[in-house]
Amino acid sequence: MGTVTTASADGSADSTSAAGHPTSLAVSGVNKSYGPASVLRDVSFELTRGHIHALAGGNGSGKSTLIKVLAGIDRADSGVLSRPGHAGTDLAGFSPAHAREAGLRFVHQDLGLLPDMTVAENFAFTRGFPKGAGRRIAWRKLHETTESLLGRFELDVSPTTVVRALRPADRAMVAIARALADDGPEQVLVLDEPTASLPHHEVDILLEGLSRRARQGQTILYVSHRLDEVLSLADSVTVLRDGGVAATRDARGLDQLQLAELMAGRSLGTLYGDEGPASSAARPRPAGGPVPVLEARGLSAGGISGIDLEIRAGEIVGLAGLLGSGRSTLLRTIFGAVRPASGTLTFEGEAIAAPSIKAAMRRGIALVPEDRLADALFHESSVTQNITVATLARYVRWARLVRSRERDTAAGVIDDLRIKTAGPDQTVTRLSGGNQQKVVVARWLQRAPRLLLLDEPTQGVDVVSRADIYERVRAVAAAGTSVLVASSDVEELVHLCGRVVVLRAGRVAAELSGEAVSVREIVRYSYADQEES
Ligand SMILES: Nc1ncnc2c1ncn2[C@@H]1O[C@H](COP(=O)(O)OP(=O)(O)OP(=O)(O)O)[C@@H](O)[C@H]1O
Repeated sequence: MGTVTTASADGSADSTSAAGHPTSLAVSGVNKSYGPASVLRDVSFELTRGHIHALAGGNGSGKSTLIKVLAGIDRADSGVLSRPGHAGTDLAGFSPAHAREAGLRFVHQDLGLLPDMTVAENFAFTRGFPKGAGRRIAWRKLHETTESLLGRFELDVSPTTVVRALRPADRAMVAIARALADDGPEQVLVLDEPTASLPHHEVDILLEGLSRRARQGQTILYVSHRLDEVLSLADSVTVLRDGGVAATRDARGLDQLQLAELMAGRSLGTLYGDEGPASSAARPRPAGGPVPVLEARGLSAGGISGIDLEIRAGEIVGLAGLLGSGRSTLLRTIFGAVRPASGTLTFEGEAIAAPSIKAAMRRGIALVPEDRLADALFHESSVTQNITVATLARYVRWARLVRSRERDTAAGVIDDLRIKTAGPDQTVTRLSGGNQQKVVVARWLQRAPRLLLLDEPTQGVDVVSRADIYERVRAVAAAGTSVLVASSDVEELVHLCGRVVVLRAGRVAAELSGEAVSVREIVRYSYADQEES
């Protein structure tokens, strides 16, 4: 990055970097351990005023822990936060109040908005409701101040609109505007995976909004797994690896492969572990066996209607579409978790008369749900138990569970998928988000079901581990498992699937195969306003 932080005698950061830019905030020597596990090791970086600095790193590298330390939620063992003109603050005693006082403003992936409240009410919940005569809420005043705040952020949104009705990028910008609403000291906006649940073209809208804020002088710390975003948005990037700073670089001049290699700490050859998404359309893909494993005809349920779908043995079929297009409902209907209103489902030539989860599992259908924390993890159990729970019968001898065999399997999976854990006996909730996701996916890859339904299988998974997961999915498909994978990551679908079904407003908008499986075509059919194109 060409900047050097030198703490002065009082611990405050020098007010300019070596490149001559004003420093906004510097963090130095952060250490943090959980018992014997060292999670952050001597982490230092600095933020330049009006610049976007990205924090990148593989799963379990320490990004979330560092953000929690900066937010005052987790205590560091040591470390100093410095701002120009202020004495350094000891991060070992840092609290949320200190973070606020230091001008740090956080927007997390879930945005923290109340979706059924209006924009103005959402602002008032953090800033307070203005009161009028008789201590009644002064609604007009609230709407006026909210309107002027939205104007300051160039947001074309009405204060009286219910948040749920906003498009996703506007929702994110409202959360950002709310975080920065009060004119505190020099503020630093910390964004933790803000685009993780945004559809493709909304990401561009948000990134453009952030660039504009930075040009107006806003300092931003940006945490993301998306290497393309990091490189297009950030001025500089700090890469964490195993809790330490692997590199701090100017983002210009870095490409995705170089960034991934800095994260991995080794040469990768290519980003996707093979020829990459651009040429993947040319790769031969299994066409599947002659009889469909699953056949849906005119299937309607919840938000889906009239779905026709066929999946053959060993095929990997993608389900694309915007948020709310019905992807998850379709998977859950096939899994028996949602009752169909009409239409038929046939599995291996046999009509499914009374769909239920139990019946689906008996047939060999497995679902890796989108919300792993709520629906898939056994929180109090170990990594081993979470990996083997779907295949327990394999470890039973003379009516007893052979724990050593179970643990050996888990150790192999941990190794294969590079799951970062203290060991197979570690409680699964102690793992980082991306590593928990790998555990859930691994559970069902172990089982190699007849039909594997994957809902956002690589959400929160770093780029290197994604390649590992793709390889495993291809391997189970090659061995005969049919895979239906729903993903909002369009490149992932292009990379992995021989055929992609695009849903729009609960209906099949297109079925793409061969050369037509491309980012351009998937995006084109996902959006209603381009129906005629
Ligand atoms: N309460 C805890 N006890 C023990 N270890 C923990 C605890 N919380 C986190 N860790 C460990 O700290 C390391 C860093 O985790 P962290 O969540 O910061 O990673 P991350 O970079 O945010 O990963 P991801 O990209 O998967 O979200 C991981 O190895 C994790 O297992």
